[in-house]
Parts: sequence; C-alpha cells; structure tokens
Amino acid sequence: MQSPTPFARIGTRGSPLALAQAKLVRDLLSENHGIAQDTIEIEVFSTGGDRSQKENTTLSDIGGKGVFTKEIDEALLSGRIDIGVHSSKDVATGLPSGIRLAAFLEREDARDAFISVSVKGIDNLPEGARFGTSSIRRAAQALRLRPDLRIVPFRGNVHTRLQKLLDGVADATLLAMAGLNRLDEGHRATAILDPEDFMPAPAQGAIGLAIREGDDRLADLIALLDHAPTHTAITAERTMLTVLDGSCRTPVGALTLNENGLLTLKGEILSLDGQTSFRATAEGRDPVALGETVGRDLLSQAGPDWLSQWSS
Ligand SMILES: NCc1[nH]cc(CCC(=O)O)c1CC(=O)O
Repeated sequence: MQSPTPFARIGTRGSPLALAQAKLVRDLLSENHGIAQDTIEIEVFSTGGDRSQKENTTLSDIGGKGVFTKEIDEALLSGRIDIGVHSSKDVATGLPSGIRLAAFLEREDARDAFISVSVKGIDNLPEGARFGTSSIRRAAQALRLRPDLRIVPFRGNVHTRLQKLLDGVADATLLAMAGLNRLDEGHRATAILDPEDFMPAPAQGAIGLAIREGDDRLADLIALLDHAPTHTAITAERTMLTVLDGSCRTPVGALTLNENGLLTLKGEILSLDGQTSFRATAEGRDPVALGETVGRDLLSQAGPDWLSQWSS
C-alpha cells in the first residue's frame, strides 16, 4: 500500500527541547486544522551546532551563519520538509534566500534563570566561584556584576547542563526560563533574573516557523498559529540584531515590551568582560523602525574604535 502524502513535514533538531517544540507545533497544527496528528511528520536533523556540543567551544568559536539551522534550511529548500521549527534566538539574521520565518508561537518567559545547587542568587556566590556558561552574553553580564567569577565552558542540551551542575562542574549557570518551562524543568530555577541586569538574547523564548518563500499553502496553514504580538517583538529584536551583525561580534541583549501595540525595545551590547556596556531604548509602533533606531543608537554610542576591537 502506498503511504498517503503527509499533510505537512516538520524538520527539527533532535535535542529534547527541540523535539518538544516540534511536537508542540504538530499538535497545534492538527488541532487548528482538525486533522490527525500522524499526517504531520517530524524529521530530525543533526546540525553543526549539535555536533560541536561536546567540545569546549563557544558558539562564536563555531561561528558561521546558521550553525543550528543549516541542515534544516537545506531540507526546506530541497522540498524534503515544509516547516522548520526553531528556537528563534538560534536563527541567524541572514537566512538563506528562499526561506523566511513566517510565524511565531506566543513567547514563553523570555528571561534567564539562575540555577545553583548551593546558593540562591549570583550575589551569594563565593569569591572566585565557577560560573558555567558558553554564552558570551551570559558570561559578560555575570562578569559585569561579579568580575571575580571564573567562567567555565558549559555546553550540551538543557538536561546535560543541569546534570553538570549536580556533578559539580560549576557552582552556577544560567538557562533560558523558556526552555526549562517547555521541558517541565521550571522548578530547577533558583532565581529568575531581572532583565535589566541580564537582558535576554534577542528573540529568546519564541518558537519560530520557517517556510519556503512562495509556499502559499504552508503560509496559510501556519498563519493560524502566528501570535501577532510575539511576531512584532521578534521582528523588532531581529532587526536590531541585523543592524549590529555587520559591525560587531560583541555580546548582545534585547527585549521588547508590548503594551497594546505600543512597543518599547531595549537593547544592549557589552564587552566580553562585561566592564563596558552600552544601552539604548526606543518606543514606537513600527518594529522595523524601532529595531533600526536602537541598533544604530548602540553603534553610535560604542563608536568605531570600540567596535573595531570586536570585529572579526
Ligand atoms: N542555544 C540553546 C538554546 N536555544 C534556545 C534556548 C532556550 C529556548 C528559547 O530561547 O526559546 C536554548 C537553551 C538556553 O539558552 O537555555
């Protein structure tokens, strides 16, 4: 018997978080369109970002655009899958031509969580404590408050990192609240961090759906899943990142507040040691204009000399 053509094929990475996100999209699609779940296929891809998890590298060392999406982008372009499901913060600003992020699910908690088995908050860590992170943003933000901390490399999926803490590889770490919540591990958070001190990564906490440009059937299908306020916020933050991308490789944070369509975008860039940072804020209704304004403000505050230290 010939197997029926699937209603849609989803591509995802294989980490427990990525799979949970892909299943969430499948469940929403089948609910919203009244179709059986097994007509939506989930195909798992290993990306460069997954293959490098075991090495002591930061993501900027691995470098390259789309380290978490390349294989999924290619499958999308070749027609092997119809939807790429991603953590939006892992999606490079320059997606390959022919692909676009067309919908975003409602944003989860965008903040970072502090997790430690020994202390309540970053202030309580003893002098010289080991802080596990391979994120240059989290390292810089932690060092800004606590220059004495020793940053230790901390890669792997969420469960691996939680286990490393229990194993004593580090005294504390930061993880996205969104990922913890989606894995039912929210209770692991010792504290939820104030975004003023720990501004999240641009687009943190939002699941993004990539489709082929011109695939009208899929565009219609996923339009039902799109959460407009999230879409607007992520557009503002990713636009800001696009402005910054060309000029600097410093840590970047961003967060959008949305009050009935009036957006406030806050952005920040930091030096790797956290001792220098620049912040900008703007208000408005047009997310693209807002992202450009805040991005340019940050670049002009930092100045070409400061930025050139960090350019590639
Ligand atoms: N690169 C890892 C990654 N990508 C997205 C998330 C969290 C989920 C999200 O931001 O939607 C995480 C884990 C973390 O930073 O703790």
